[in-house]
Amino acid sequence: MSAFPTIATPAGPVPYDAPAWNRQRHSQMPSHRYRDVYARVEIPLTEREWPNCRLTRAPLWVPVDLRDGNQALPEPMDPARKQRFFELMVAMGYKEIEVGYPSASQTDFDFVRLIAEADIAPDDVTIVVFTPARRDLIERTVESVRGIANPVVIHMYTATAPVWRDVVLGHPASELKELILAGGRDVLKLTEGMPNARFEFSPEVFNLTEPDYVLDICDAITTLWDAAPERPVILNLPATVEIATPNVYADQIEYMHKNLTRRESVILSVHPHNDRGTGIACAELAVLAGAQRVEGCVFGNGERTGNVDIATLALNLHAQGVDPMIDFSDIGEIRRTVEHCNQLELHPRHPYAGDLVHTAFSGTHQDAIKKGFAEHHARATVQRRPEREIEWRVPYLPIDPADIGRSYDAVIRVNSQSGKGGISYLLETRYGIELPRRLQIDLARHVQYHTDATGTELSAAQLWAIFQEAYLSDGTIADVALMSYETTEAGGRVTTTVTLRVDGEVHTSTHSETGPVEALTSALAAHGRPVDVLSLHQTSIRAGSDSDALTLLEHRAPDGISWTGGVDRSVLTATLNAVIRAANSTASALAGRR
Ligand SMILES: CC(=O)SCCNC(=O)CCNC(=O)[C@H](O)C(C)(C)COP(=O)(O)OP(=O)(O)OC[C@H]1O[C@@H](n2cnc3c(N)ncnc32)[C@H](O)[C@@H]1OP(=O)(O)O
Ligand SMILES: CC(C)C(=O)C(=O)O
Ligand SMILES: [Mg+2]
Repeated sequence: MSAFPTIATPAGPVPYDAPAWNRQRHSQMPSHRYRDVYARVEIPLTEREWPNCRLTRAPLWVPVDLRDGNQALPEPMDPARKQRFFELMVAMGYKEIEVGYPSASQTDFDFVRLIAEADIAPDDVTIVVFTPARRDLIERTVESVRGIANPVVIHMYTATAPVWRDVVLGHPASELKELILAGGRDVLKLTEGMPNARFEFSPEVFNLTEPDYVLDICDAITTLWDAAPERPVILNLPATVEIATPNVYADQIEYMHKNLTRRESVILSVHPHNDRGTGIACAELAVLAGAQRVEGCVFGNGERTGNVDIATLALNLHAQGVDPMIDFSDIGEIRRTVEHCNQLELHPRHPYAGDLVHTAFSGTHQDAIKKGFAEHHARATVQRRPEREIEWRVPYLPIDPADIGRSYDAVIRVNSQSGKGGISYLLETRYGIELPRRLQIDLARHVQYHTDATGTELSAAQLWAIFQEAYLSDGTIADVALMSYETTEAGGRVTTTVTLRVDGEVHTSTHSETGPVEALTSALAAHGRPVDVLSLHQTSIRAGSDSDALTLLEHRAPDGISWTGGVDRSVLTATLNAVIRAANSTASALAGRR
């Protein structure tokens, strides 16, 4: 039986991909060209364990922004930008930093010398320098780190994949292995007398290299460098050009993890790029498959579509309850510094750090977020614990924006896709006004009218202006005014005297045994201007340290249920104002009808 669904049609069920149903046609795209060229490798792994694993701790992080990121910039970083980036990474808590390709340029060389000579690298930070397997370049690289007291990693690389062997390097597999080992011997020789030096090897384009060939090279290099548990060698296995689905990379890493001869003396590292847009997935699955160390760039700068983004990786861990071991509590400052150093802007949808990633425009999301915030606040109150410490359960916000130093200001923004939840959230957070549900629905109609007409976003101030126009302004007819009212009590009897001006004439009436609102509605009714009050809500408007009372009144109007409001320092006056406004708006509605 087919695992795929059938679609019920008048002629009976048809397979979902039958031509009658699926109208997709072959495109003219020459996709066949890619079937074999970058020959995907067969991985001799029959049992895989990574799908059953979970991420439970942070890997060792190694930012390579100053080398791999830098080599991809239209304008590589000048010394000042390099230093600023380096200091940022130190402040964030990175303990191993690839600082450059010292044989590539004087700027890179000089930056490593700056680390050697100035006090910018704390003692516990390991300095990584990158070199091809070529003696003259290794010499220059080792020269650059002389005198550095910190732990130093000499990171040597050579591409190993067939296309690179044939097209770029011009060495068959066996010759290339010899070239790599020669480079490895040079590294050993040139670092003699440097007890702080450790070694890293990257078979560039590991992901397109035959597994057993690359395994053999890696074993040969760990033997040559005498990898030992107390002096492990870093084997960094890059997806230099991402070409397959992340599960394939995970299989490749698990294969190496299970078959390296000196596994306990190796720090298994990965270095995904993002050509398919799945660099993050590759890194996460690779860690499940046995990788212990991840190289990448903060926010994912790097060749072509970038290196894997180690900020997103770290915050993904945070979002799963795992300490990322790196401080992202001020992501705005990190982002500004990275943008300045790279001279590249982050996309507004960039995970965690983009301008729009903690913002909801759409109505149902806003409604859910608003309810989530209210529930969060209530739970903190019940538990008597700070809101920042209790479990996060706000829908549509995978992490509390406050964790990374972002405010709630921009969480909800209003446009034509928004609904009552978002509108009332903005008025509540900006002005402290708590709106009753039925008024929220009514106000949303006014706002929708505006956003449909303009197509633009509305700020809280603009929403407040719409609110005032709808509920606090006088209609076309405003011929009823409250001149005065006075409540007296004598012998336990309450009497209210109301003076109204109606149609230019002043009327005073006295009402016993009623409060001021009932007295006013009776007086209005007596003068032909009845107000049928359905409900009254009190709230307040925050303006700096002051606040005004706001009464919202629901009443029966000629054209249905309607709302008016009144504002004053005194709650009572605010309420009476709302009643008078209801009388006038009823008259305006009746006039509009005629
Ligand atoms: C995947 C990666 O990120 S790898 C890092 C890439 N980064 C960079 O290239 C940035 C810095 N690079 C440079 O400044 C220069 O390329 C240098 C200084 C390293 C070398 O410059 P040049 O000597 O002018 O060589 P050029 O860059 O034109 O070509 C590279 C040469 O090195 C060889 N080569 C490439 N990789 C390696 C390697 N890992 N080990 C040994 N030789 C290598 C190539 O086959 C080529 O040799 P050929 O000239 O005999 O054909
Ligand atoms: C680690 C090196 C060789 C690299 O940047 C890559 O392969 O992408
Ligand atoms: Mg790279």
